Amino acid sequence: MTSIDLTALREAVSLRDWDAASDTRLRLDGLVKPLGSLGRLEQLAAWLSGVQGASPPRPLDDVRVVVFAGDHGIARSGVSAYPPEVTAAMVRTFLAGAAGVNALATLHGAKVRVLDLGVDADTDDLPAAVTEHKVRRGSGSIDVEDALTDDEVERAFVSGQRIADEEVDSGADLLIAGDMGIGNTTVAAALVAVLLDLQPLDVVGTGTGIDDDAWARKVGALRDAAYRGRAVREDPLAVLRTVGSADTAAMTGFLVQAAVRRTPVLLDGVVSCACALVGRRLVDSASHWWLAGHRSTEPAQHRVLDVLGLEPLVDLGMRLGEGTGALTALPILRAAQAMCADMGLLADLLPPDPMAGLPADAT
Ligand SMILES: O=C(O)c1ccc[n+]([C@@H]2O[C@H](COP(=O)([O-])O)[C@@H](O)[C@H]2O)c1
Ligand SMILES: Cc1cc2nc[nH]c2cc1C
Repeated sequence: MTSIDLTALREAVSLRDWDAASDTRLRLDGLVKPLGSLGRLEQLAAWLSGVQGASPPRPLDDVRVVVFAGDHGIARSGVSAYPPEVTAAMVRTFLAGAAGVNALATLHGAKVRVLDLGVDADTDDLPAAVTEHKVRRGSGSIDVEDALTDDEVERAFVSGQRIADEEVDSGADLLIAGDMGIGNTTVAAALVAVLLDLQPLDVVGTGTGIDDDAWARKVGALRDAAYRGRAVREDPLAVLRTVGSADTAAMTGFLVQAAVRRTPVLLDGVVSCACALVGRRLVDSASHWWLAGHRSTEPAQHRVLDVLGLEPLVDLGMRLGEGTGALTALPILRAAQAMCADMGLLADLLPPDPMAGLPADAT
């Protein structure tokens, strides 16, 4: 049982501003360029107008990456190429500004916020701003036990909502949900397998770069987790409890709340896409506010992109997580905005009848 009011949440998510999107499409046709010559950038500009309610779209000056960190009991079963201790070490690396996401965020002028939702290690020495949403130390091993209790699912989900509210209230104009957690590709694949009723082989990926033995263990873990999750597959919050984790429950709340707050999201790899799938099952129209940043190497992410009808902006074989795929795609979205907003109009360049000066046989 949950006290999350899903009916209220569904009513709170509105659709994009179709008028602004349609004004932007008209504007694009009038820019100093051949019709349609910006290709997909034209769709992106119209999408941005729709989510911003502004035509032309406004610049994305304040981009925020929130990294949701957590550990997963299943990682103790040898389903990753790296030990679970890396999760806590990476949290400290984010805080030191030395991770991949920090490099890209600095390059693109984005801010990074790191949150420990369920890191296994004692992180009491970290700033309270990092640990204040911690739900528990490590989530349950989803092949044999529930990841969370109902109460923990609710606390994590509500924390994610609160985090999105804080980012939007302090001026964010685009959100990215990054992830960090050894074993989290098993959890993400399990969420996708349960919700889409897929087999382990349809969703299993190589994560951090596992060998054949770890791959076999991961398939087995996914089979057991999916078996456990199947019984509750009609209830997305129960799916989070059974085969999710504190960080994925929080990320799901974050993505849904971004939609409530009419704030666009650039999705990242398999974890943010798995959470998007859970979020969409909770609140169908929330996905109007999400765009796919990149195509990761994880099959489970590909299944979600297909189901959500999302075409990623870049496909570079990236599998780092942290929000790095979305940040790599960000300049493309910014290019769409800048060209749409800053180009001149064809009407100002050419006489009213552009064919007027040409010889008759040229027409
Ligand atoms: O974003 C992705 O699609 C992605 C694909 C493979 C690995 N990762 C990252 O690698 C970690 C999980 O990999 P694994 O093998 O431990 O499940 C976690 O920290 C993720 O951020 C991320
Ligand atoms: C070093 C390292 C960095 C990561 N960042 C996201 N997942 C990761 C996994 C590892 C192992």
